[in-house]
Amino acid sequence: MGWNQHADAFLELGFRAMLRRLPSLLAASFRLARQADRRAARTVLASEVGRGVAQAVSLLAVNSVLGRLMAGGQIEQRLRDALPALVTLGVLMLVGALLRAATTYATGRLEPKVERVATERYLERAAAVELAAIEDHAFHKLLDTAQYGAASARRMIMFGTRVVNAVISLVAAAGVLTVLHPVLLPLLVTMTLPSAWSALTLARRRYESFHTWVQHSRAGQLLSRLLIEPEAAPEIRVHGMGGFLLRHFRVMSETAEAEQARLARLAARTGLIAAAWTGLATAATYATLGGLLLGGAMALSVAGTAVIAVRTGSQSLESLVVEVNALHEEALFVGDLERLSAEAAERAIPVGGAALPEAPREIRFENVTFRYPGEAARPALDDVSLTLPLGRIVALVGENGSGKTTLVKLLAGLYTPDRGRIMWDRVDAATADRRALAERIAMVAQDFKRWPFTARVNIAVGRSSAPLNDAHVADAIAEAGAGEVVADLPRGLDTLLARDFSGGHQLSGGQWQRLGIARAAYRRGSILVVDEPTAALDARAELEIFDKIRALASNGQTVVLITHRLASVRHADLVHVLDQGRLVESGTPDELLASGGVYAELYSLQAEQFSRAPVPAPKAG
Ligand SMILES: Nc1ncnc2c1ncn2[C@@H]1O[C@H](COP(=O)(O)OP(=O)(O)OP(=O)(O)O)[C@@H](O)[C@H]1O
Repeated sequence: MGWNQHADAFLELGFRAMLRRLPSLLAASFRLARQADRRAARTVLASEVGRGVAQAVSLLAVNSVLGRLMAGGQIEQRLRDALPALVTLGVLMLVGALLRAATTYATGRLEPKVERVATERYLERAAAVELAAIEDHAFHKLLDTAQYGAASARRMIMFGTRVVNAVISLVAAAGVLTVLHPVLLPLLVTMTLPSAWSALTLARRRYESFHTWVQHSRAGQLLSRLLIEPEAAPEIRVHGMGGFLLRHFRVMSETAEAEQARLARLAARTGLIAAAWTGLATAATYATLGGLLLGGAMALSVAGTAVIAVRTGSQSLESLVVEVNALHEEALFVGDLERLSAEAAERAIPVGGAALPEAPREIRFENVTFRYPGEAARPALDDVSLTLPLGRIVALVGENGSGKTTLVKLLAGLYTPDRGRIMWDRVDAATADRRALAERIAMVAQDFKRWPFTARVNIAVGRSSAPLNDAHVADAIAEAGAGEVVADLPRGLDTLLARDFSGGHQLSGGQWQRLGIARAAYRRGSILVVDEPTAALDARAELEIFDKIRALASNGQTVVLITHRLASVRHADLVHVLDQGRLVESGTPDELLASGGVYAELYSLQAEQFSRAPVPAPKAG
């Protein structure tokens, strides 16, 4: 939208600039409303315009009533003369009340819809961006601030409606005042300027403070959540971390409180200055009216109407200022949402692209370099060239932090290389259709998500785009050897795997790992990436899982296996050894053992642990 503005721009905005932006703000509110519910939006607009017109006509009717009542002649005659205008006033009040009811109903319907539309847009955009964007601090800050945009969009409708109402009644009052005496109009404006200044100043400070403190308050919330989180609960108790976390929470809260106190102090001071200014201006207005009366420049009935018009006008102007300001403030938050949308669109996972070969023979990393954003001393992958022959088991081996997980994330298209290419036969993955690429991959990541859903859904989310298929779920469970895990669940596949919900059940790490593997099996990607699949499994389960993985590969599925258990790597067709982001060795396990390099060294280190602790022979008898 056109009113999309950088946050800092607000800090230079003055009152005039804000008024200049008023039409576009109103248009933006109306557009939002129309997107959510066209009919309700039209009803609100029509009712508010109607109410404004009714107010203007009411003022004229009041003038007519006063004029008739203060004219010469019998009081009965004067009352009779004033009667039509009085009836008009009554009808106008009724119309006003009906229109207000229509607005109340329509905005009540409209506001939640606007919030939902805006929230959906926020979530949709956030879900569609590259992983790198989600991990980028600046983008995350934008996500943080923009989340308030949806509620602001809802409030924009409310304030927008009030602004329309205030503008129309102000125009009505100003029109009547100008007709009564031209000097009254500038006086009306002078009376209202102080509250305009004060409201604007306060809003500016609030917004500035919000942007400075948003990360701080997120950190505070994080700390308070950690204190009640079930995952953190054991460590908090065993390591006695409660006091430590609470202390930090208090320090953070106190800092935030100090900021609130600062804002309150400034608000009180600004309010006081504004009130003094308004008092002086009001006194000047009534003194002028008195002067006009005394000098005979104005009739008493006209002065009466003027007093009413000045009061309605100043109320409208004051509410206009306050509401425009509120509208503007909300628009800034919606502006954050707009900025997020724009940035998210730029950082979105591209749609479409070259088709991947139906049955590629190999995937080649050609001089791939990748560095995570931030201040990492070295790239996570540095000039890596290697081949992943499809339909085989390829193992990635290396010490912690050597780049194995990063490599498979690049393979899955989660990141794109800074330099070099990843070729699927002759197609560069950077130009390929990313969705189609992801379709081919099934991944059991090291930190795979333990969804707070039922066991069935936890497996079937492996392919959530297709309708849930119970037969496939059963196959996947069998392939992953997760039958026993499911059989032990109190309600089988329908058991909720979220301990913090009633009826929820907690699985052990190894049990979860089997479900994770079942999820990947359910996905049926042609390339199965398993990152430390047996880290939480016991020795028997580990052997079993590797057997299953071997069976998958013998069915033609490619398996990319990351593991530190080098004994399990023996069955791989090809092993790539990484060290500090560089490829240092490649070959079959036997070749690598024979060459006496890094792999052989790591292998013998692990083998030594067993040879040093021989299995005691069972005692005879
Ligand atoms: N999301 C990330 N943001 C920034 N740096 C990261 C991120 N993930 C990994 N790194 C860094 O990249 C390097 C390689 O990490 P990677 O996870 O690929 O290693 P790994 O070989 O899989 O290690 P491990 O055996 O411990 O799982 C490390 O130095 C790590 O700190």
